[in-house]
Amino acid sequence: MGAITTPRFDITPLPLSGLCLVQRKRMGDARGFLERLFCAEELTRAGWDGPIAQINHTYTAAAGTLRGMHFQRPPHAEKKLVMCLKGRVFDVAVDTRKGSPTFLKWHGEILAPEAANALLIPEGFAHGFQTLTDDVEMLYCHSAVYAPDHEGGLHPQDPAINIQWPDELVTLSDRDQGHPFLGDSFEGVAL
Ligand SMILES: Cc1cn([C@H]2C[C@H](O)[C@@H](COP(=O)(O)OP(=O)(O)O[C@H]3O[C@@H](C)C(=O)[C@@H](O)[C@H]3O)O2)c(=O)[nH]c1=O
Repeated sequence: MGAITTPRFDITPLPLSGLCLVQRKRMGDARGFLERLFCAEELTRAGWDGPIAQINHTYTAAAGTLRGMHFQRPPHAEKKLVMCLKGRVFDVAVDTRKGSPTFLKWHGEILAPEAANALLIPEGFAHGFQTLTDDVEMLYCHSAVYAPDHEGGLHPQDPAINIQWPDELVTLSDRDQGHPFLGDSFEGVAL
């Protein structure tokens, strides 16, 4: 897939196939702006081909905090459209698709409201972010409902993935600290 321009978005494919940067085109006037956060019609061209099952909002208090790396296994594998509504984050997706040519490769982007951007993350990717400011708010559109019995996690400091986080990790939840390092037996997520 090459770069795509729609009326409300510029969609840029990233090096991991299926992963896209979605740039919103703001409609500005003297009062401020209007931007479309999600568009079922236009984002089909970026691979979002079904309904939104859930929209989640998170708040993270302190800079340096890390949330991740999370994914859901089939039959609850999900796409996510991830954006930052306040503050700034280093947002990372890891390809965990079994048999993918970019298996266990990661890609990071800075997301921020003033950048008007989002990551569209396909099924079979783990996702996480580190906050670069205090008071961060994130919004996620999910293609599948939350299925805790099908959650998977990768340790954000797994040397087999070697994500280059921009800052020292200040805070990590107990759950995220408990994600195991991948052993050779991890074959990936079969979709
Ligand atoms: C993700 C999720 C959590 N929860 C609950 C479980 C728990 O009690 C509380 C906080 O959950 P977590 O610690 O998993 O929240 P968090 O670490 O913010 O989880 C999120 O992390 C980022 C990186 C993602 O990619 C998201 O998809 C999601 O996994 O909210 C739901 O009720 N619904 C949901 O969809």
